[in-house]
Amino acid sequence: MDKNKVKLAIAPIGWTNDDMPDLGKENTFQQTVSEMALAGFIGSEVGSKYPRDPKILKPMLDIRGIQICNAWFSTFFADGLKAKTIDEFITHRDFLHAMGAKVIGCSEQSRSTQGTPKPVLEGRPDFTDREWSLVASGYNELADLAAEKGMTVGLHHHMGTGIQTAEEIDHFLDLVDDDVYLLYDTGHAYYSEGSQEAMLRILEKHLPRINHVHLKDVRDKVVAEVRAHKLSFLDGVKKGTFTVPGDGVIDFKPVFRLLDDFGYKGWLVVEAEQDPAKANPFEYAVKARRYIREVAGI
Ligand SMILES: O=C1C[C@@H](O)[C@H](O)[C@@H](O)C1=O
Ligand SMILES: [Co+2]
Repeated sequence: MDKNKVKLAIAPIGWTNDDMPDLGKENTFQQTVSEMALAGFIGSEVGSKYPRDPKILKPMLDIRGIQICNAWFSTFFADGLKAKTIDEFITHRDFLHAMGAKVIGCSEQSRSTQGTPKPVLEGRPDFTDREWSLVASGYNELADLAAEKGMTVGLHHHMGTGIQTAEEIDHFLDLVDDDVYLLYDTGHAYYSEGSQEAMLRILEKHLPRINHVHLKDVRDKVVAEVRAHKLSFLDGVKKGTFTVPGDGVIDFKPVFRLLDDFGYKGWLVVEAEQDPAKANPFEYAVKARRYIREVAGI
């Protein structure tokens, strides 16, 4: 890949999992960002342990050569919580803008099973036409608000949400304005669609709309267990659904090739939540960094 076009980041979720803060509660903010830098990454997303004041956070990252590239934001448009979502989005946008980020990765969490004990492969929302239109108009408004600061919004398709499958991603992108983008996550695409080919089809189809990429690998054996025992998304994570690129079932070479051929410019973020007691985050960060150097040449 072209070093002048892409930058490599890693998410703090491998150190402390904000979806289950008990996982990795012993890992401090300073340890996390120091190990990211030591492993060879120059960017990070924002975790719950990061100071929220840019005047404090920025120098602590600058000294380690780390930039903030994005931070997760949950939207609740289908639930009718537009005013609250927009209000919170503006605060979030302004924080990310002050940190120098260009992208805001959002996930539509209305009736999502992501953080619940419900089986991840059942009972997730199936939006009505009315709900889809609430989601679309909400995201169009987020894109306008982001543009005020020279930023863009990307929808993070996610297991257990109403925008998970290839069809739902297509439908979402058809409904919204062209300045609403997609945050493409290899792990969620593979998990939802069940194959490397289907995961790549989503990427290939939507390349011009992708503004941010999460690199997650998947352990097929754990997904089969989640399916067989009707486990929740988070129980699956604890058992090891996800791992770093190069350690699971996904072949990332075609992912990098497609992005490179298209001329993707932006961040590639290693995001591999697993139990830090079983998978030492620093060791796995180094493993991911080596694999990416080997297969993407960056
Ligand atoms: O981007 C993400 C953020 C996490 O909170 C989430 O559960 C994870 O799977 C993900 O892809
Ligand atoms: Co992700």
